[in-house]
Amino acid sequence: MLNFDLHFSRGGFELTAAATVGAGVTGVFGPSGSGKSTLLALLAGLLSPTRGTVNLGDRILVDTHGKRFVPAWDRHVGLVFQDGQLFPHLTVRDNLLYGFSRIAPGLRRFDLQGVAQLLELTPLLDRRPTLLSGGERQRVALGRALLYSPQLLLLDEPLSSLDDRLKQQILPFLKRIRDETRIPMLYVTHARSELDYLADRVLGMESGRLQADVTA
Ligand SMILES: Nc1ncnc2c1ncn2[C@@H]1O[C@H](COP(=O)(O)OP(=O)(O)OP(=O)(O)O)[C@@H](O)[C@H]1O
Repeated sequence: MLNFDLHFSRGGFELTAAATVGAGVTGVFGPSGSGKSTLLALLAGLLSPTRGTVNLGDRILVDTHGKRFVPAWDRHVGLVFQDGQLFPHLTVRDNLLYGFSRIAPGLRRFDLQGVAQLLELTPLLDRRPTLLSGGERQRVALGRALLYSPQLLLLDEPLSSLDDRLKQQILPFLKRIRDETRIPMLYVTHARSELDYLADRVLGMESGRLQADVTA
């Protein structure tokens, strides 16, 4: 369970966002420049709020009043961007194992074999990312995020660089991750159809303000 109450200012831009996010996919939908990526950066620990709190499970990640700020690398939060940003010099297997090898064995929730099966990556494990299709690359990025054993998955327009055919191929994998891992997922997209397919609820972002449940 993720819980946050955040305030952030940068230049003339102000963000105010509070919500509780449980298992399943919570969509974040709103116009360009409304603050969706900024919200994810605050939750991932890539930005520090002006004031506020972030709690994930039983951990306090941010409490500006108590001067607590857990750095990004210690948050157990997985991030997937529009372009999967794989390491080009590593095979699919080594890309997948990148975060896994940095997690203490006792905290690992998934293994390589299970994730490769879930995302149908087993035949691709020895390939380099340059020899993958865009959809395959995004599946590796999702797998890498899962093998990091995140307690929260932040997805920032993960399908927007793909054509419609590849989007349709990957959406069922995202649904599988949602249903088989029960990790809370925040999913930023401009595509209403992706949210209709995946999201349990949708939060609206409008001029830096997060609004609860714009649709069910
Ligand atoms: N690195 C930055 N430095 C200064 N201002 C920034 C920076 N990144 C974003 N902004 C500004 O912060 C505001 C929110 O941007 P953000 O990227 O969070 O919006 P968004 O809803 O994710 O937009 P999009 O849908 O286009 O990705 C915008 O006014 C943007 O211009």
